[in-house]
Amino acid sequence: MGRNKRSNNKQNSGKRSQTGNWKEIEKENIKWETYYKQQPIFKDDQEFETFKKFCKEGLPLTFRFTNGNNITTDNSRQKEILNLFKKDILPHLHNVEYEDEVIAAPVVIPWYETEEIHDILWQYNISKTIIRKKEQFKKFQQFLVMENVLGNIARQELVSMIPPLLLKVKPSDKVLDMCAAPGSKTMQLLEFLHASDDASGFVMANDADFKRSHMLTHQLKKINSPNLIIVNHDAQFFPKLFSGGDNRNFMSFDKILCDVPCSGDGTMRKNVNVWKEWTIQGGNGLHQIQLNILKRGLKLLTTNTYTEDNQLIGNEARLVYSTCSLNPIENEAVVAAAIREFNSDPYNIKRGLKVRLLDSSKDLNGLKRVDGINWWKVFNRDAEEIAEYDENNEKCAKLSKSMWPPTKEEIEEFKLNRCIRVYPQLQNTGGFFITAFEKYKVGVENPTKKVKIDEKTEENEEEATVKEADAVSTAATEPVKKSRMPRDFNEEPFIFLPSDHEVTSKIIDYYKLNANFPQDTLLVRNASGEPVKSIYYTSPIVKDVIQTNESRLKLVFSGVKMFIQQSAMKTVPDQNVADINSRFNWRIQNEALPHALKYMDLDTNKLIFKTSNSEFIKLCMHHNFCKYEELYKLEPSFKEYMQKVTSGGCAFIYFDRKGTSEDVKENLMFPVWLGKNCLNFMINKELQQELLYKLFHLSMEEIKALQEKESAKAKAKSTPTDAKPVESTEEKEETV
Ligand SMILES: C[S@@+](CC[C@H](N)C(=O)[O-])C[C@H]1O[C@@H](n2cnc3c(N)ncnc32)[C@H](O)[C@@H]1O
Repeated sequence: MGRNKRSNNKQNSGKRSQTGNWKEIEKENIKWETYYKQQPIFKDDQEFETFKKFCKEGLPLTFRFTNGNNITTDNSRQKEILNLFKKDILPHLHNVEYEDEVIAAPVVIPWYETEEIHDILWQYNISKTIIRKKEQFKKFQQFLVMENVLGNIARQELVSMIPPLLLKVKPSDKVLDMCAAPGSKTMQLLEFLHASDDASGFVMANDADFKRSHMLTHQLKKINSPNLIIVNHDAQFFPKLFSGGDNRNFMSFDKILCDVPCSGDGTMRKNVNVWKEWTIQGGNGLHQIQLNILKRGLKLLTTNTYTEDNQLIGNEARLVYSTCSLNPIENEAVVAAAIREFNSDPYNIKRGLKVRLLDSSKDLNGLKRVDGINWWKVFNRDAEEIAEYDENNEKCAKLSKSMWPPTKEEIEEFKLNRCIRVYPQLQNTGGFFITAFEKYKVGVENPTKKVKIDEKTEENEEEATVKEADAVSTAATEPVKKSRMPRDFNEEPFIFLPSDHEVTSKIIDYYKLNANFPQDTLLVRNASGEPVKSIYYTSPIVKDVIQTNESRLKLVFSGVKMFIQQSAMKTVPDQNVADINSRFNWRIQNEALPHALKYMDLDTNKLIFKTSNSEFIKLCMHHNFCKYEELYKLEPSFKEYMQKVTSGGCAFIYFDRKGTSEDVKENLMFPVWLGKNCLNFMINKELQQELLYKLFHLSMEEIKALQEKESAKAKAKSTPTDAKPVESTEEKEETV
């Protein structure tokens, strides 16, 4: 792939000076240059110069079509949006001229695919600054933004997508993402978990920074996964968890991602401040915390058990360690130290436990990479090379022994060449370091009494570590700037409803949910434990983890909002408060509808109105409040339907769209609020925009004009009696 001449140095390239002008950041750093030239990474100065040249350029744009929002095996949405891109957008990106040069069209990255879709990931060799600024890319830009907001397209740096791929997550896995914010990799982990309809595992996404853990919530909410738990712990002391309620068992994780905090010198193409801020001490100062996080991850990882003749029993568990830095002190040195410490720990030796690096050379076919290195140089903050560690040498102050390369014997054992290094010049990306570990033992487990006693001891040791961690609070070397924790961390408790709760029974009865509906995994988030405004649902395993570890987990978020109590505060101009409140008023949230419909009989349920009449849908989509009289004219069967559902406040429209096998079309379902004279589709304005574009080919300008006109109309009609103020932005966004 050609380099990106146009993605010039201006991308994100500075800060406003005091005079208000943008100041260019100079893309030079002599300390960085000298340091990397001395490491055995590039074969000569010329190779370094090529590397540096790429580091100075802006990054190409990469985007992935996700099955993110669509948490079932049915990937029809993913396919439809991909087709839309190929038909509607891609032709306009062929032979685009910019500044007298022809820009090559976006290309597919071959090493990211699912069994069914081979063109999920695309790279376009032009910087996002230019895409944002230039008129010829406007439609493409609007498409990206629109689908990104809905979670259908992920815009993520190419190399940052590698670590989750190497984890090989399966739907039954218990996954821990130790340093997860802002959540782009967690999003991928969730996609893999939901690759089949029956995800029985879960993803626990953790970040030590309180604010960033909430940022994670914001990012991951759009995935609508009932198998997600977001927590806020220092990963160095991540608590030991249990499953099984009162009969609690230690719960290890099958897949762990340690995407640790790092100096970020692989991201210079995007984060230009790295040019200004990079120091030797930056990487050195992070080494210990990176090692601590990795060690904790290895401790929590499920052990792979092999027979004497080297056959793996059961599924393979693995841990991936990654950084967006190319510095060996943050990479190979951490990996080597973790193997060294784990394999020489008497506790592990006694139990026959070891760790080793996995061979990933056959994975990700087509990804250009370079092997990890076996030796490197260690420099102190004054850029002096220190040949070996000596605790009495003051030049070694702030350095630790674990930073030095392995011995000859260790090189044999550690196989650091199995680590993956990706450099910007290899395929026009950022830089990344990735490696996969397994923890293993040879010999079939024999759960004797003795082992049980050992486990008990281990449990006590763990309890002590966790308590210690709580007491230590923030370590001085901690790179995370911790925002103050609220006094009562779990401000809004997560309380599961008893399965025979009155409201749940009414909901089941009203919607005719079948006996398989998991009514015991519904929860509320308020101190009273009663359903007041919203009811969420989780998967059974998530409920078990939350309940069994209530006192150990600093829970930030879990559950998908499923039922919402519709109240008179909604702007329904033709009704009065008493009328709305006298009805059954628990409606199903749009995002949870596919899940709820699994428990409803689509053929016999009277609440579901099925149509393939696109004019009918068009009218509903075009207006916030659609008069029945108009709809009856378009679809007489709707009148019959309305006669059967007069008592209910909520119904569904099922839009049965016929697509061919090449032109897949997702069937769409919408929750609908039925007023006295008109109906209201309960979808947010972003989804409305996408549907108007996707189904009826309106331009973004037309859509925005339409939305403004409709909201002005609604405002003019609403009066204090029929429309109480909307309580929160979130609530406000639920309707169109
Ligand atoms: C490289 S970023 C992670 C990026 C993330 N995996 C993604 O793909 O979006 C590192 C994260 O680690 C968090 N962090 C720093 N120290 C931590 C610690 N001791 N425990 C857990 N998280 C930590 C930071 O707040 C930051 O969000």
